[in-house]
Amino acid sequence: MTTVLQHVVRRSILRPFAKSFSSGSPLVDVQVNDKTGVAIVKMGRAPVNGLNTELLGALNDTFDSLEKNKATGMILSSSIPNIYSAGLDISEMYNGTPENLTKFWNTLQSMWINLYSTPLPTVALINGNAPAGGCLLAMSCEYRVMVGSKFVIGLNETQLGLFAPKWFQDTMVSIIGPRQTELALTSGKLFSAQEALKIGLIDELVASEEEALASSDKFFGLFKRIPGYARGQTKNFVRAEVLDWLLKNREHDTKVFLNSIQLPHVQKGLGLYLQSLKKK
Ligand SMILES: CC/C=C\C/C=C\C/C=C\C/C=C/C(=O)SCCNC(=O)CCNC(=O)[C@H](O)C(C)(C)COP(=O)(O)OP(=O)(O)OC[C@H]1O[C@@H](n2cnc3c(N)ncnc32)[C@H](O)[C@@H]1OP(=O)(O)O
Repeated sequence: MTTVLQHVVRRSILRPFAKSFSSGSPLVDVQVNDKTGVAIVKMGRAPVNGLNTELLGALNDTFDSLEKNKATGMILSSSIPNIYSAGLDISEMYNGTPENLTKFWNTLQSMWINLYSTPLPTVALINGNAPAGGCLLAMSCEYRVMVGSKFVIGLNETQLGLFAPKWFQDTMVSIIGPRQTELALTSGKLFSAQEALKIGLIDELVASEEEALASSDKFFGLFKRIPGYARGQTKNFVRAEVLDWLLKNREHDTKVFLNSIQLPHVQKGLGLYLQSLKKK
């Protein structure tokens, strides 16, 4: 039997995400809670939320609009069952022209800078697998809640013959420390939900999206009495070192990406990896 309290809690979690807010892209759905001002942003690029230039651009525009429209917080999630994001769209990196590769990488950098530095409180509601770029999105939020124990998360780039760029690595170091990051990245480890919880890569593991929304509410509640400016500046200082590296080294980072990704053996490896995914 449902108690009155359970009913009230359930209603308060489910009902308020009613007001839609146009992201301007069919790939990103945004619902704003008209009572709290918290936005739930859901990626919806079938089949696996591969982060291509279009989706990255749409996410970036969404983050900008939410800030401009004074949202009070953001939950970043997915509308695709069992997939948070499969990471960077490998087809964008395979056989790409230098112009397209540059545009792709610059869009990724801008999206990350915006997400990582937003003054909004951010929660990753990880309702599916989150390898590589998917893990980066989740790690760039302030709080991570995974729904269900069957998913994996991690930076598995070395398994594809790639390396995670310095700012991906630094983002992970800031969460689980250098020792665990080195172990995980050199082996391309994808953590199970339980392992991720144990190591602190996720903050909570819950059984349902309803519970994840309740955890997010609780997280946002921490800042109810904290002035936004003080909160935002504090977040800035804590994140400054990781962020500043990319802000100061964008061109260098793009060159490293372009030079490495176009190496014949790297392209060959990406082609084989894509084929292996398609054969499954
Ligand atoms: C030497 C150094 C070189 C460069 C260094 C410089 C910079 C570093 C550069 C890049 C950093 C890279 C970051 C990344 O994010 S790379 C992406 C890594 N992602 C993965 O390894 C995940 C791969 N996907 C999966 O494991 C599974 O798809 C997943 C568990 C997510 C879902 O499984 P499911 O069974 O539900 O779906 P599938 O049947 O596997 O896939 C459906 C469909 O989607 C295609 N697919 C999957 N993932 C990707 C992807 N990341 N990009 C593009 N396409 C993808 C898959 O091929 C299927 O296609 P189709 O058969 O045509 O439907």
